Amino acid sequence: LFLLAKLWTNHQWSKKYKFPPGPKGIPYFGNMFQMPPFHQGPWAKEVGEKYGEMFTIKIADNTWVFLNSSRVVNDLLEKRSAIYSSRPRFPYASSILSGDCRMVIQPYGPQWRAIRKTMHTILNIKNAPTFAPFQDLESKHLLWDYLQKPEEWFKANQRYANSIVMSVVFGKRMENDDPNVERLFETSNEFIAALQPGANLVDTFYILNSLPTFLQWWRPKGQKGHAKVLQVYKQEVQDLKKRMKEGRCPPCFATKFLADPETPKLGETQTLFALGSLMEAGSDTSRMTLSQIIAAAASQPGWVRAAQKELDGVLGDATRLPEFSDRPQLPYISAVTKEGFRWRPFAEIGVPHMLIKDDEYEGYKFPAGTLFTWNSWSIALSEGENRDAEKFWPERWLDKSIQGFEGKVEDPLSGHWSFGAGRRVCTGYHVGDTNVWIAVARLLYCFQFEEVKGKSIDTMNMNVGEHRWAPFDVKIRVRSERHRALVERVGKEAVGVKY
Ligand code: HEM
Repeated sequence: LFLLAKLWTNHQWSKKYKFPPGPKGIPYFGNMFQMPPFHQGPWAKEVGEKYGEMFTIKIADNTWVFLNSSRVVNDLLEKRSAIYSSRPRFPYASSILSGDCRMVIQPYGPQWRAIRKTMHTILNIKNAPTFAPFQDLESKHLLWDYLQKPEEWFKANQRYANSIVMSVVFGKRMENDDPNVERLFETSNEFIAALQPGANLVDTFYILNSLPTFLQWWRPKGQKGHAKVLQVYKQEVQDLKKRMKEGRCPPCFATKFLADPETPKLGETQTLFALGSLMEAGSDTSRMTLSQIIAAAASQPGWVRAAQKELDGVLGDATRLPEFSDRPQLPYISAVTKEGFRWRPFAEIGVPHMLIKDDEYEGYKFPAGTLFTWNSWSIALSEGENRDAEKFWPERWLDKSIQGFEGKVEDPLSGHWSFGAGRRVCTGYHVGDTNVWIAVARLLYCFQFEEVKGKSIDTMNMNVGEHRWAPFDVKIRVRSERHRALVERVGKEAVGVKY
């Protein structure tokens, strides 16, 4: 009876709605076993090339429509953002693991809006002067780390990105190998793994969620993960309160946020997740982009010469470092930053946006609840969208004759989709852009990056999400003795700053 009822509903549903074509799946499981568990970009690109601007897949109870061109992403996720901006509520990843409080996967609604508003006040461009001194200090520390321990460059990137966000949010600098940061990266990796399509049966077959709680075998694992992540966030809040009591805490976002009379209304878990989401989203993203730019510098060094020529022209011979105030004179570095976001987007198949109202588009009819994602890897690496798409080519953002780019090179969002789209677009994109810009300007000014002989970097298969070891081998050396002296002078001072 159950099967018959299911077949009947499916029949009625397919009469009422019409989806773009896609690869054929198997009954009930759909395309679940076709999609690789990780690094899905190349697979989704190949499918996209076969089906055109959109294709549909089913992962058991979820229907996903992949948008494979900027045109359709713009039409749906941007222009119809009011109805294409929710997230699915996954029983495991959203509820058990995240207590329904992780902003990045919260459904479109009042709770998400309240947190997004709070995040915006701290991350928007008008607040750039709050971030700039920390970006300046931490990028000097970054140079010092590269000089002292070049083989641990990936750890230095990690500390750099994390310490900026921790300084702004918790008024505290971070050291390498801080056990709580290690745990933070572990919990974010667990969360990202849980989000992969098909990773958890209950997020794929919603009916399992109706099993009595004691039969839900995934629940203890999720509850353990939830307790672990809350502990990471709580530890930072406890440490903050201790430092406040001892008068050792400079003004920061968390002190204001916790003192705000509106905050207790959010409840303890949501309050912790609001602070934690900033730590989580702000730490991983910039470090991954930096790793990608380093891979591009070592594997395709042609553009590095142009970048260093521009830097040397403005700064002369290593008497000072590039500053944010030099940005108007360093358009090539802005183009490098932009290309770094486009080149190998780490959210390879985007992030799903859930439609909240039935909709029609170019002959198709979509029901509320359908998941739409921009096929990020596919669009970024499509020749139709980007000339010589696999090449790291900053000039594409400066020379209109290359691919007709008409936006401003300093605008982090235009010309690619790596920060997402519509009302769900990354709230931290200005911070991400400036984090990467200042670090890249200073690193390229002071260091050379080369491939290690016999270990060429496979830039289409780098696991930049890995935080325990280097995602690829690279040789790093200082550009000259004068650059060394400069890094020693500014870096030592930066490392010594304590608060
Ligand atoms: C450095 C490069 C970064 C990249 C490439 C990036 C990328 C993304 C992407 C793809 C999304 C999902 C967008 C969508 O669903 O349409 C997102 C969301 C988000 N990002 Fe970023 N991000 C970066 C940096 C940051 C930083 C530095 C912060 C904070 C300090 C941040 C905070 C957030 C938050 C809070 C969301 C959730 C927005 C929502 O669901 O409404 N991001 N980011």
